[in-house]
Amino acid sequence: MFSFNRDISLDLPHIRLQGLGKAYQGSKGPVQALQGIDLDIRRGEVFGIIGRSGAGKSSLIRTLNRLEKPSSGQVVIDDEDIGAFDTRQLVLLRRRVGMIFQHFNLMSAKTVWQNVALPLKVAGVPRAEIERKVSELLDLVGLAEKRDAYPAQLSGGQKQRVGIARALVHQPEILLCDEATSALDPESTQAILALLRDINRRLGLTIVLITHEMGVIREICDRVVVLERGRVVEQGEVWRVFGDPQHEVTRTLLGTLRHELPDDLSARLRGQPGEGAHDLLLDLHFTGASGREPDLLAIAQALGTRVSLVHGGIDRIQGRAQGHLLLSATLAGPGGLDLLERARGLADKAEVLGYVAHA
Ligand SMILES: Nc1ncnc2c1ncn2[C@@H]1O[C@H](COP(=O)(O)OP(=O)(O)OP(=O)(O)O)[C@@H](O)[C@H]1O
Repeated sequence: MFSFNRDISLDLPHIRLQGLGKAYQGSKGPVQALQGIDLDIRRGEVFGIIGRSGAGKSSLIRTLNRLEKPSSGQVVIDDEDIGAFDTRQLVLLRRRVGMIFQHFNLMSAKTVWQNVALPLKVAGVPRAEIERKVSELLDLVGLAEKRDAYPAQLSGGQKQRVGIARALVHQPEILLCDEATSALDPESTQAILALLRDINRRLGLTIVLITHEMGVIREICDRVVVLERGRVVEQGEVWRVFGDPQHEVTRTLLGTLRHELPDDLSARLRGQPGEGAHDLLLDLHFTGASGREPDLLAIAQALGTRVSLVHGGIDRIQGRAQGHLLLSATLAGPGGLDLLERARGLADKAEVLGYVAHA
């Protein structure tokens, strides 16, 4: 079976970007696609890159195998600055850094077996060795039975499996994934993500991916970086960034984490409690930081009044409960501040949205 043993220090970051900049010559002058990027990617992690269109995601991932040459700064892999590599070193680098693509980039006139074998043939690997490696890889990606099929006879998910097998032929230590599941249906996406996670764990591969699908990040990434106009605006563990996004761009990418109030309540919402009976609208936010769980019974008991759920959006990311509970708590008279105090102990953040008088 494949295993990657290299004489490397496990303490070093696998990939280190230092002051990385990339400028293109556009039709209207220079375009600064990346500027001042400092980033460490750890060995064996699955690292996600997100950002709006044009933020610099592709430019960043393509500097990691020198498909793009940095204009400034450094890309250091295992303590070597790849910016200075000559052609021979680049050939070796691209064997250490595999890549898969949104549209698979398979050769339509070649079979599955031939597609996977091609990079080995080009590298002059002996025939028997090619046979052994390709068979192992087709087993690994679950395509042994399709070895003689042509790409046109495969589903999107199967084509991506071929892409993955081909990317692994030289036993790389890093796999770059450029929107690898964006052309797939949800079921195939899940299967490919499971395969990538499996490869990451079994082979100890460092995976760097870009995607516009936040579900992909949530599903398989350990850490994520958010780019905006070529700069890093936020980074960290996925549960932390998704649970409590600090930057507006991150919040936009994640969609409105804050749920809209239903129209009828929104129309009756007031900033101050009225004279008579009313409901206090309380937003409990679980960021995942404290490990608190949205325990409804405990919440109702602590608030000591009738509590109904207006909206609930709780997710689990990397084993941590995150999201919001929008609650309506009935109050007999003015007040609510003591309720807020009690609610604060039940969630990571508690906020009064307002008061709704009983009709
Ligand atoms: N070859 C090029 N020549 C000129 N400008 C380029 C080139 N490649 C990228 N750019 C510009 O660099 C900026 C970053 O582009 P990049 O493709 O890295 O962003 P992205 O985040 O991957 O976007 P998308 O999500 O739309 O693919 C954009 O303004 C883009 O127009």
